[in-house]
Amino acid sequence: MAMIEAGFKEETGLTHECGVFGCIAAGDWPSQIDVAQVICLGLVALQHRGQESAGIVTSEGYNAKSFHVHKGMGMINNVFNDDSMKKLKGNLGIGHTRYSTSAASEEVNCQPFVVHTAHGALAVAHNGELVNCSSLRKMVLARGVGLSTHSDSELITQALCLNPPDGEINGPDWPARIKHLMQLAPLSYSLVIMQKDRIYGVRDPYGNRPLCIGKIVPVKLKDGRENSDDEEEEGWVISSESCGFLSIGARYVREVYPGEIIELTQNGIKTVSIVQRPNAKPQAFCIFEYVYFARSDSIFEGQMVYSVRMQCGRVLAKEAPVKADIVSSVPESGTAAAHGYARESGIPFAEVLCKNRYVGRTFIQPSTRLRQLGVAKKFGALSENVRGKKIILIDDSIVRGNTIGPIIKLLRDAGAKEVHVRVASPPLQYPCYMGINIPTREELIANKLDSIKLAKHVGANSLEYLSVEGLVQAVQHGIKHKNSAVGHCTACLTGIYPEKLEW
Ligand SMILES: O=P(O)(O)OC[C@H]1O[C@H](OP(=O)(O)OP(=O)(O)O)[C@H](O)[C@@H]1O
Ligand SMILES: NC(=O)CC[C@H](N)C(=O)O
Ligand code: SF4
Ligand SMILES: [Mg+2]
Repeated sequence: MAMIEAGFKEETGLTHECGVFGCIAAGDWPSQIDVAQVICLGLVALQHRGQESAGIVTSEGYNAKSFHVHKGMGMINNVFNDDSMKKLKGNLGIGHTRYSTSAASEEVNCQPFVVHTAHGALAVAHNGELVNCSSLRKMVLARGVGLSTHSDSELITQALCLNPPDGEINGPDWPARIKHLMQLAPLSYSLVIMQKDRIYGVRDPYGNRPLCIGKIVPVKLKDGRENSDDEEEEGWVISSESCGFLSIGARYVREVYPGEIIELTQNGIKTVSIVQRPNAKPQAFCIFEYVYFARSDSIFEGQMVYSVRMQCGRVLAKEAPVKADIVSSVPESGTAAAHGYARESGIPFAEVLCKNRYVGRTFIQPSTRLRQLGVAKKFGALSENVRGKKIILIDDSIVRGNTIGPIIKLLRDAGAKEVHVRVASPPLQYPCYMGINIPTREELIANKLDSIKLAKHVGANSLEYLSVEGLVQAVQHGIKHKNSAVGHCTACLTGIYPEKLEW
């Protein structure tokens, strides 16, 4: 994902996502499950979604008045240590890892947000970005609420404190408050909301950002047998992605449906409501979760991200064939598509690049000469695989075009005869307003150069992208229960946004 160096930033790829995570112990409390540890490990598995700040909020579940909170700037391993973990006692909790979109990357905007309401403490973690943030902000401020930041996630938290339109007859009605928020804000959010003894999971009606549920199962049964699927759960987890479930001893259960409000208590999980999209519009799950954002072992819509990336490569091989000796990839995210391309074309796959995973964390300010080498500093060429070869080089996406040129130069310097670039997604041309900070239109290389000019610019023998239809076809290929509601957001590729934008 994006490389950040102190004092020097070579921007690559799409950044700016967030990860949300929640955990609740099942059965009698106090529980044996170390909820804070589970959340911390769950967040580590979501670290690729956000690296600016992190936070965990826990509750014993008996008292609505206060929560245990620890938040800070940096990666999960820097924010949490033994002392902070010891303080995070509880039977339930939520966590967040952040890439900022709507407010600065500063301590005040770290999540989860915690507020004290007439009905006790409330904690909220949010992935996404509100498309109608400014009108909602005006409306909330007009109700006499003060906001302390510019964060749309704080705005969501405060909007949840508003009384629902029909009032509350028997004490707080959190589902009604959440539904009210969903009517006020159509897009885009996956939320985990904690209140006293329960967690609510919410996906916006378009299902733009991901959210799924897992159950914590005993690691070994008492008699030493491995556990089976029907084993009684020890707790529940809710997460942006399923990739961390096995590492915390949890099993994937299912996705939270678009528009669904799901309630997690010590007694189990239940759907409280499903809010419909206006005018029966199709779903708009972010297609770039499949292309680049998500970890490849995560599951969306019943399919593993890795398999979808391979399928993109297969379709790309049909759409843009070329004769060559080997198919290879720009690691990490381009590799699955390269395997798909190789299988479909019958041309063998071979690695040509070795990625240095530590270079992004260096504190060295490069000299001008080294800076000119650009992104190539992140990679080494496997020269014995490269020398004299005609190579098809697959990457998942080209954003600013900072990565591909220096890599081609590296391969040519290592003796490559031809380099044909094939990109497993269409040209990125439009900004995203739904939780991803896509560079301005001017910064997107596809708005400056068509594929022929770009090939020349980066020193490739040829360069071709996957078509929008090809990407949608690859993504929907393995969805088992296709119905008219299935749909994916492709706004950054087509300019067609799921909702009317406010500006
Ligand atoms: O055109 P650019 O702006 O240079 O960005 C495109 C590159 O950025 C991403 O890789 P990155 O190294 O960020 O992450 P990865 O290891 O997941 O592939 C993406 O996979 C492309 O390789
Ligand atoms: N990338 C995200 O999902 C960010 C969530 C929220 N908009 C924030 O800036 O904190
Ligand atoms: S505009 Fe692009 S990045 Fe943003 S939600 Fe839609 S598909 Fe995802
Ligand atoms: Mg990459």
